[in-house]
Amino acid sequence: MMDEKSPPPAMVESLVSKPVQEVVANSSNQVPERYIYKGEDGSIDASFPLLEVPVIDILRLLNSSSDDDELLKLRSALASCGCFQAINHGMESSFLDKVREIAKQFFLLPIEEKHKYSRTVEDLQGYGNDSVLSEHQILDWTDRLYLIVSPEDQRKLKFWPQNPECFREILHDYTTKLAMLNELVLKSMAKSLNLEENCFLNQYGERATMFARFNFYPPCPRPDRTLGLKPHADGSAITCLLQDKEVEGLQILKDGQWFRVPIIPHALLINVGDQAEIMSNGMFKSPVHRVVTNSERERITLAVFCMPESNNEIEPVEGLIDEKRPRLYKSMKDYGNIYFQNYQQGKRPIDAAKL
Ligand SMILES: O=C(O)CCC(=O)C(=O)O
Ligand SMILES: [Fe+2]
Repeated sequence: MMDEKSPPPAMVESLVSKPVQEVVANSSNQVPERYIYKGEDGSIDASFPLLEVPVIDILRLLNSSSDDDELLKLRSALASCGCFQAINHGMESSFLDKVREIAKQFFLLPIEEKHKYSRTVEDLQGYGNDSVLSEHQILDWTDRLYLIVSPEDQRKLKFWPQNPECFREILHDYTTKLAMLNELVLKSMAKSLNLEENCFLNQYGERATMFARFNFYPPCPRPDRTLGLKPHADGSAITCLLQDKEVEGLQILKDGQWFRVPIIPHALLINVGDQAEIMSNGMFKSPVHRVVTNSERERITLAVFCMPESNNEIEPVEGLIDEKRPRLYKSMKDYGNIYFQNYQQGKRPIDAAKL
């Protein structure tokens, strides 16, 4: 029975923890207890093998016929590791560098300046990090800036930095290009399964949602006991990750083992999220991943989460259900919210969608 005095976990969202950059500034090379994984299982290894993430040529997907090798490659990539490195996506390397630069400039701003964009307890959007739900929660060694990008009328511009000056314009340009890439990837995913090309996109609705999350991982004095981001799978349909150009840190769980994800500076790492796993009736895998820290260098990434409008019902497409492959997931609305509630309680959210 729940103690009368303690409200259920989802309601206790109480504190917004301090930015790690501030913890670092005040802690003379010590990592506070709240970030430390303890015991035998707490030891974190950054030296796992590199994953051979398939490289997919987007230009070839654009012109592909249904038996194109590139589609086969896409299908096998998403069914095995759940991700691929997209090249020839139409964005110049110099443009990707500009996107990286606005992220860096923002996190380099003085603390007081960044606090103008701080999220409050009620808000998901803004500058900040983990919500603290219990005193036992182990915190991630990362600071974030989280923004709704689409639908445009849901943008809260008070959280969109005006410094650097070009921040808003570049984020807008970048995400406009990603919306097109997302559409092409979803069509190609359908074609690769011999389905009508709009069968996944039809579940998006008119007002598809896009969130941007800028992640900043400061150097950490205890990389063996601290995680930049705890293991999770994304709640999106598709995530596009712009990795740091030089500093590794992302790891993916495949067949029960962690693998490092290599950096290709001009590529975008695209991964399946839970909603595409649901729509594809489990044909495509939403991979569990985490971020490790290092003691030498900061790491900056930008994840953009693309997903159906929250009022739209999503479900496994008909063509992927038969006697040999029974339906695995329920129909559901507002998966984003279900995701958030489960994630905060340390559960794997997609389990709530299983039949
Ligand atoms: O920073 C990274 O490499 C991964 C970020 C991530 O997984 C996320 O933001 O969901
Ligand atoms: Fe993620």
